[in-house]
Amino acid sequence: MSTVCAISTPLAEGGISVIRISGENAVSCAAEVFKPFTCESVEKMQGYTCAYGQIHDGDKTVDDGVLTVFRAPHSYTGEDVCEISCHGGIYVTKKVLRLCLENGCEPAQAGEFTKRAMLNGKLSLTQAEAVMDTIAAQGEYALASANLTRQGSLFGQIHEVTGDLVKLLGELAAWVDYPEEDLPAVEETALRESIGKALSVTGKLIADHDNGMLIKQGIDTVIAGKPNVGKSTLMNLLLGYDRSIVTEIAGTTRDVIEESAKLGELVFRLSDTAGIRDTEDKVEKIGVEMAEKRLDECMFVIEVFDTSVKPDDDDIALLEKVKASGKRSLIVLNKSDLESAVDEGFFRDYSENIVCISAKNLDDRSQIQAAVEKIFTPENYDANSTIFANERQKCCLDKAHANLKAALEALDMGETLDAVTVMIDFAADSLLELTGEKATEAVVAEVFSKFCVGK
Ligand SMILES: Nc1nc2c(c(=O)[nH]1)N(C=O)[C@@H](CNc1ccc(C(=O)N[C@@H](CCC(=O)O)C(=O)O)cc1)CN2
Ligand SMILES: Nc1nc2c(ncn2[C@@H]2O[C@H](COP(=O)(O)OP(=O)(O)OP(=O)(O)O)[C@@H](O)[C@H]2O)c(=O)[nH]1
Ligand SMILES: [Mg+2]
Repeated sequence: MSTVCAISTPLAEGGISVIRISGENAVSCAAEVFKPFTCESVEKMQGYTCAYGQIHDGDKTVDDGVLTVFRAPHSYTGEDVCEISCHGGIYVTKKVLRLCLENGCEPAQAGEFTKRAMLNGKLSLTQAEAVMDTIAAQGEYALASANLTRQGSLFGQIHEVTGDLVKLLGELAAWVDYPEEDLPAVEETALRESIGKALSVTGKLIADHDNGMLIKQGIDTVIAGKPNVGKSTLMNLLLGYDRSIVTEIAGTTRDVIEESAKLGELVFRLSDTAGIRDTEDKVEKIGVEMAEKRLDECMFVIEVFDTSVKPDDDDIALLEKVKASGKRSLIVLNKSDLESAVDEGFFRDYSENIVCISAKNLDDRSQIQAAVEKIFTPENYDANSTIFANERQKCCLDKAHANLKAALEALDMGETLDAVTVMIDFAADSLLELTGEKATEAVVAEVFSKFCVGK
């Protein structure tokens, strides 16, 4: 395979930049552009060693830097890898890259280092995908779950199930194809047991999916309530800066304002919406419709009320609607600095999660954080349960699960083993596609196209 190189650090001014080279000619290429001061020659450097030296273009000095050498198969890609660390300027970094390209390397495609790692058996497809999740992780839970998948826990679980199914398929095929051979019959109880086990593993993983998405993408949250109760003030409090316009005029927010906020280790994708009320104003009316739509779609609702006035029919309608939806919710009784006109007990019928704050008071942010951490507790939100990270994986699991279920039903209906075999075969195929053991080139290309160059 060709030798490729890319800038593996962000192309921005920084302390140092790393240009990574992988492939057969990695060492000879590095030797052309790097002259070590601290050892005899690049060619003689062993794996996991580094040298300080000069990066040069013929007799012109380009920079001084550090070269790290990995020797195949003991590297990230499984090939010879050389990493040149130069000073972190944009021009100098690009110049070192160009030198490598002029000395026997081709430019690496997006994700090519990780793809090579996979082709060389260092990573499965699910582990490769988790590399990307590690890079994208914004909080402790997201990182923990990406690490688990990268270390192979998802791959391990699926691999075991697939192994069982493939073994079963082998027995079934032998039995169906060579009935005269007097092979031991595949016991129906053993068959049911294997399918049942595969069903329970895939079922658990599918159930974990929503949690996984929460951890990865943030919790899709709507801030809802009547006009003027302080939704935008609360939005700004949670963000830590003034994003939404706040005025004393009811009907200020019209568009949906979206922004992510981190509370503790949890990431919320917040939508501040127009106050819901009947209105003749054309623009506000559209805003109210958008607010109602977002409220229907979201997974978590922060319901805001102004406690200086008595709840009216509009407040009660919101409380009823959210309760009926069964969504997780937090009731925020706002304007606690003003004289209260309501009894907190009134709201207890609608949610067990209630905080009483003044959104104008920066210190009250911690009360919201404590409340949401209670709602999304680590048990609810278990980074230790292996989560699979994306829609591709979910799709494969759904297919496998559906076929396994159909196989059991076929057994129940007394259908032939041929029919059952076909369904188990489909299920095994989907699982092999999930781990990448039987993924088409197109699937693999699609996965790696989402990577950055240099990864
Ligand atoms: N400088 C640098 N830092 C980096 C990377 C890199 O490529 N270069 N990585 C790139 O993303 C990650 C580390 N990934 C790596 C994975 C495997 C091996 C490696 O040498 N594997 C050997 C030894 C395994 C063992 O003994 O456990 C092997 O597979 O044989 C190196 C780096 C994060 N940090
Ligand atoms: N006293 C007091 N006033 C508040 C508090 N929170 C918000 N306000 C005021 O209430 C008014 C309305 O606040 P907004 O945040 O714009 O209310 P909103 O719910 O976004 O209103 P719309 O966008 O019109 O639906 C502003 O004058 C805020 O300063 C609070 O905790 N205490
Ligand atoms: Mg507003």
